[in-house]
Amino acid sequence: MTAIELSGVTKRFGELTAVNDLDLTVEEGDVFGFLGPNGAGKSTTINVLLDFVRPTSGTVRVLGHDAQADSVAVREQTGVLPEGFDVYDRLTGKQHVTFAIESKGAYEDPDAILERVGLAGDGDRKAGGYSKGMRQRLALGMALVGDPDLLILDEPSSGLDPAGAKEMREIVREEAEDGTTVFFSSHVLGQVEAVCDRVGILRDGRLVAEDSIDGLREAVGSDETLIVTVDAATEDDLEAVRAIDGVASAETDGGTVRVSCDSGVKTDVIGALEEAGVTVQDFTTQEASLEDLFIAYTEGEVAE
Ligand SMILES: Nc1ncnc2c1ncn2[C@@H]1O[C@H](COP(=O)(O)OP(=O)(O)OP(=O)(O)O)[C@@H](O)[C@H]1O
Repeated sequence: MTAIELSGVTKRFGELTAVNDLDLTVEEGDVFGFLGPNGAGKSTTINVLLDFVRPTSGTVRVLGHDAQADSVAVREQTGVLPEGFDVYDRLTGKQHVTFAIESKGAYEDPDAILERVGLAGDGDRKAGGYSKGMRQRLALGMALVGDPDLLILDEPSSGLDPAGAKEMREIVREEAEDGTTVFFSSHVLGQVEAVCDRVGILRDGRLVAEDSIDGLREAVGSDETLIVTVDAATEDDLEAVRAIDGVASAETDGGTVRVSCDSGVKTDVIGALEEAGVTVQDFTTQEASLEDLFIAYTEGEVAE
């Protein structure tokens, strides 16, 4: 089954078009990373899925339901970690989870949920005294209540330390293995890369890319960065490198040359540098990170 299906969704706020003719499909059980620069329309899209915002036009289906006509059914089956979640200072962590359990009409042990998100020893403390990361863990725990079929996580790793971020990724993976679809919006690209099966990149309300991370790498064409340590190199020395088919870009700071290229042309790059009189001391390769791809899609040539 398709978990999320947006067809031709547009949302205007007065003159401003926040989401522009968006088509997006997320299959059941997928972990989908939803990326985009500030103001791209990510939160608006999430709000449309949950019927907190009505689209100007287009249709939205979530877990087989019409997101507007059957919004109650959608919310019953969905766990949400909203961006900028605020705790009730005077309630304990356990009271928060108990509240979520009661609101969902679920039968769950709040302590088991607290344990899952690493708050086992802190359930009886007032949430007002929690650190930012602990608040985020609590929010994740509340989203997990009721064994949702869809988890919507808006910036879930915000405030988490590396150990917390890792635990969060593990929980996401466990949920996905259990058949839960995860819709994961984030600016922390490393998180998305580590956990998502597919990603969609939104820019100015439009989807500019939707693929697996490997698929995006292939589409960008420059799947690796070659880092060459040299004795000295100038802009002129790079001309021949840039002329090689399969080289997307080449830059130098004098002592290092960074070349973004297809993996098949690395030896040609080294050869061209040596032919230009540059002494190559060493070289390493780096796979294009999601960050490079994100920039390519939102600012660079691919975006055009
Ligand atoms: N209720 C609203 N009224 C008017 N404009 C809005 C409203 N909600 C969002 N917008 C505008 O719509 C555009 C998209 O905003 P949105 O919050 O969806 O982006 P985002 O991708 O989630 O950004 P961020 O990463 O900064 O959270 C922005 O220009 C924003 O100012």
